[in-house]
Amino acid sequence: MLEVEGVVRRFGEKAVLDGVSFRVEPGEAVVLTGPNGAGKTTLLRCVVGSDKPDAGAVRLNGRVVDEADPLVRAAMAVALDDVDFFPDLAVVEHLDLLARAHGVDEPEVLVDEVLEELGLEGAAAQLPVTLSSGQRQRLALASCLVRPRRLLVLDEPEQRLDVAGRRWLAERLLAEKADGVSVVMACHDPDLADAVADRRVEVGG
Ligand SMILES: Nc1ncnc2c1ncn2[C@@H]1O[C@H](COP(=O)(O)OP(=O)(O)OP(=O)(O)O)[C@@H](O)[C@H]1O
Repeated sequence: MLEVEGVVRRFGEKAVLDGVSFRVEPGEAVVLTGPNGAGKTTLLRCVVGSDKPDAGAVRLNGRVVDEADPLVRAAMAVALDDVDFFPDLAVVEHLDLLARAHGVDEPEVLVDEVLEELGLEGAAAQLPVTLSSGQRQRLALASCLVRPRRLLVLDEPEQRLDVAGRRWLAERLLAEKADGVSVVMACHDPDLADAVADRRVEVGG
């Protein structure tokens, strides 16, 4: 489904990614590991098409990934570290807009379910700027769950989640895999990686 082939990314003289390759089939999870600064986020940006490799290629179902491609945007639900929310939309409005934009059948029903699952019902009327950092992380994850998806791309999704939140995340990712959704994520939490990874890709080093 997703094929990363020989991806090289340089910043100046420095090759942050030096020929990274891996594949992800439907229902599989690949976890990117490696220390701070290893290049995990850079690789995820190449995977979603918001950055371009200097060499090599990323293909989704055989097509080179381009973030402007409607088929790519329809397939990939993405939570990278620089998630932006609409500043003047409340939590529930943000999720509702996403669900409708992606053509969900009963957006209000799904949004209510996801708000409850993420424990955000009490914050539904708040603007993003007023959320706690953990609530912002939950909103980023909720944004991935109110829309159809074939591939989840997540950058350290465990960050800022409490213990219950991390437990929920592991269970949810396993459920996503069982539904045939693929997962590519950077992760610093060995328990989460153990729970969901079919394969690990060590980046850098
Ligand atoms: N636009 C850029 N220009 C120059 N250097 C960059 C740029 N983007 C990333 N880098 C550098 O590339 C390296 C990899 O960064 P990246 O964010 O991909 O690491 P990471 O593995 O995600 O780290 P962390 O675990 O801390 O999140 C770092 O040294 C970073 O400073």
